Amino acid sequence: MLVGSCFHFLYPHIYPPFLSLHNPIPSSLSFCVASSAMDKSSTCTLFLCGKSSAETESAKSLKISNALKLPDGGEVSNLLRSEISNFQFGEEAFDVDLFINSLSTNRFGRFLIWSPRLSSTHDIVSHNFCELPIGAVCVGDVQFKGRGRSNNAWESPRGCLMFSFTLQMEDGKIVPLVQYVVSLAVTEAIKDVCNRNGFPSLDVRIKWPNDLYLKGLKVGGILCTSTYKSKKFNVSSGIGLNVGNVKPTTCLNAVLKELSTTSNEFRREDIMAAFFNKFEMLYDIFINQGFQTLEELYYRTWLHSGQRVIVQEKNEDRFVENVVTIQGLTSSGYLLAIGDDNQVCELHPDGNRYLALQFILLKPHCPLPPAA
Ligand SMILES: O=C(O)CCCC[C@@H]1SC[C@@H]2NC(=O)N[C@@H]21
Repeated sequence: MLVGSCFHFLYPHIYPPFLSLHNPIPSSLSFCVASSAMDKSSTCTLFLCGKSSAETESAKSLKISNALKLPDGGEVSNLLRSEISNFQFGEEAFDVDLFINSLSTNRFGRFLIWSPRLSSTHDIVSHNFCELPIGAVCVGDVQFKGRGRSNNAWESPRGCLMFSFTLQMEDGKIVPLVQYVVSLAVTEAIKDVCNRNGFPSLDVRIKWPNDLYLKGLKVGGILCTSTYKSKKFNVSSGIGLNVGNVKPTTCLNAVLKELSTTSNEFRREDIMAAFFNKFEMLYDIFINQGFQTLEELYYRTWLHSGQRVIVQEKNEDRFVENVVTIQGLTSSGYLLAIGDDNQVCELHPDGNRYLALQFILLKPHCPLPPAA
């Protein structure tokens, strides 16, 4: 059972699960790291490439126009992927060709920016959103200013898969739910890579709202931010997944090693390609049929079905504790729970405390969604 505490009263629905780059969804602790003087960037090299000739043309024109900028105004050097050799950056560098060859999407992931070292893929994508084709992805081997939710830093060592991509949505009501589709695509991608390679399956679960857990430890996280422009929501989604570095918690390869007799390892490129292959399919279902169609899969993948939590409700000046059982998600993407007194409530995350939730009463008789 989890004990929550809450310190601020938030009114329901004025604080949607994500809103803008400056107001990402509050959540549990990210991997934290102090920023340092080393953060001052020198030149940031970005390699641009595309899956087909159309995206390669976009890469060429972005290079010629030098349109990509860093948020801190630092210098960017744009190079076409074809301008460097595969071996120049060592074996541990992201293998662009491996990724591109495993990608089977029509829209997502087809325009790629790779950097061996950059501040944050999320900064690159959100700062240059309008210059990039929709579905463009930026992947980095090392980030020196990785961003987590709630203004946390995201520790970004070599071996962690770190990428951000763009998408555009029209219906603001469903924008907060897209982060759950992203989480689901990550867990489905890991399953897919396990199946294809004959690996034992790893039980990576979603900890609402946006964390990925393996064997009780955080192994990944998702950051979605959006801005509104010309009647469209420009959404940047960032994924951090610790594939091959046991620091700071654990990684997929460490757990795979425990479960397997062979020396097989996950490759970041396979997981990222599988992610986009899955995401494109799940996103189309989400847009055409609604999140309800994905709910069953989502509830099978998250950690919370039937979970009982203690939440605090602010009652005038006092906090009153209540035990509630998690049922699923509300239509706006918060947690739907039912109290022992049958009172239905909506739970909001509270900053960095694990399920330190707001307890906001909905109408006592509002119908429940299908049981999780
Ligand atoms: O758990 C969290 O707080 C979310 C972490 C998201 C980290 C990823 S790594 C790739 C992308 N670039 C960033 O700077 N952040 C996201």
